[in-house]
Amino acid sequence: MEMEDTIAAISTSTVSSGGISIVRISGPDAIIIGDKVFKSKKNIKLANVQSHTVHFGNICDNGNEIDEALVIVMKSPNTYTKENIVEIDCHGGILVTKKVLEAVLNAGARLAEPGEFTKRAFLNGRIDLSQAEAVIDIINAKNDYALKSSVNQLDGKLSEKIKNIREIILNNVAFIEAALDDPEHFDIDANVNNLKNDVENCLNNVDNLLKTCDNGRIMHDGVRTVILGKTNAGKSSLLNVLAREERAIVTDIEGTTRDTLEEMINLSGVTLNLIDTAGIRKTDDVVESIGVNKAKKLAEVADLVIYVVDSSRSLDDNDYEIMELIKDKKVLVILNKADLAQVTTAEDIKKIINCETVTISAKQETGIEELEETVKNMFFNGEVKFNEDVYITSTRHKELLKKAENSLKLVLDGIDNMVSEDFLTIDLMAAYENLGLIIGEEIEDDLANRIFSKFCMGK
Ligand SMILES: Nc1nc2c(c(=O)[nH]1)N(C=O)[C@@H](CNc1ccc(C(=O)N[C@@H](CCC(=O)O)C(=O)O)cc1)CN2
Ligand SMILES: Nc1nc2c(ncn2[C@@H]2O[C@H](COP(=O)(O)OP(=O)(O)OP(=O)(O)O)[C@@H](O)[C@H]2O)c(=O)[nH]1
Ligand SMILES: [K+]
Repeated sequence: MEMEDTIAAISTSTVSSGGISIVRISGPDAIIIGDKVFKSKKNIKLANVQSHTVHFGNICDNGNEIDEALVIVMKSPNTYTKENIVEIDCHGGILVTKKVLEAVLNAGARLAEPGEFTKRAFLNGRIDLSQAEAVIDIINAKNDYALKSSVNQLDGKLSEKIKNIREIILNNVAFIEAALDDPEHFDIDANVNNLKNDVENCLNNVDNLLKTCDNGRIMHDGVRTVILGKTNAGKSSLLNVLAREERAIVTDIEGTTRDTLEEMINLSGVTLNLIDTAGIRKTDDVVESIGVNKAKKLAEVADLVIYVVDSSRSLDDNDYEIMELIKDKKVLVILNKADLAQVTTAEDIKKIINCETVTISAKQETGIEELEETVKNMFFNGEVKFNEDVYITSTRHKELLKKAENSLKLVLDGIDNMVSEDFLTIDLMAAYENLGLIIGEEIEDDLANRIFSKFCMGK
């Protein structure tokens, strides 16, 4: 599928200047356009050079010299997009890079949409959709594990698993169809155990992928962690200690934090998305009560609730209300203000809710290491290790896998209830098609557009 337009964009960051920037051109006219803007002392024409070679010269716009640059030529079909590609490595100032892009647009290229280079790589068949999606994940990876899983996905490790399952399904559909057409030579009844085995095997593989979703989300987005506690317990102080900077305002005035505040911290390679919330207390202040309600809602969807208790004071109704709210969550109780005389102890809390506890002083920064160790233990049994080669991190993939899981279960039920083969093929094909959507088979244009629009410019 050859696109007609030749597209161009700045592929490096456009928010700050760096040493070098890249303007990338892709499409049938990339080399012609390259030759219009590129002038070399040796009078090299890009149309005549070998693929994957680098050339030194000047970039000009209508005869006006803009910058000196290195130009890389890559010829179709062995390129990132499978189209002709010319990349201009220019000096990295924002202004000069924009001028180079302008020259390229004046020479006949169209400005690329976000993700359009990668979209072309997909539409032209160099990579499948799950590989294209891995490109965004690589760019957005926040820790080593997320990066590794995304790189494996770009390498095709997820695609391979999906393709294997689909192949088994298709073989079985083909057998059933053949048997329906030619019952003399293909015996469905004799094959039913094979079918059942195959479907169970497929279901197993789909379930194994689905099992990676929880850790996949934690790896990709971080552990959703909400810091709760009543006013003045020291929630903001804790956030600041963990973030190693003064992020939240700390005062001795109760109700200082009225809205939520987010901070990402890295804990042995795992990201915690910490959300500091308004201290929970009964209040007539409208703004504060919105914050309190928000805190309660956030707690409901959190992976981890860190409940900060001022251990120098006794528990009160606000504390009991909080504990009621979080009793079914994964809870870590921080007994803060260990530098003061202790009134509330871990035992007092454990009598009421099931939780881990750590004693710290946010002010004197003691107990922080133990806190980090405890969080790690709560999620990863002490050792952070992500052993799978790929994790499902995309909700799109998760939903499609669930649909496939459902269809495969229907097939197994159908076999047990000896329903007619026609019905089995319907469910088998549904599983086959939903799995196909993961790698982008039969995907519709608007869905593809939506996926690629999440990319940044120039990718
Ligand atoms: N300058 C530059 N750096 C970059 C990229 C790029 O497009 N330009 N990439 C963009 O994301 C990534 C590298 N990805 C690439 C993937 C495929 C091909 C490519 O030319 N593939 C051909 C030839 C392969 C070969 O010679 O072995 C092919 O697949 O046929 C190039 C870059 C990261 N670094
Ligand atoms: N002695 C002592 N004081 C602390 C400690 N941690 C926090 N404080 C003090 O307690 C007060 C409240 O701290 P914050 O961190 O603002 O408490 P908060 O829970 O975020 O308060 P709100 O915003 O009102 O919900 C401040 O005066 C802090 O300096 C601690 O470990 N020891
Ligand atoms: K406060």
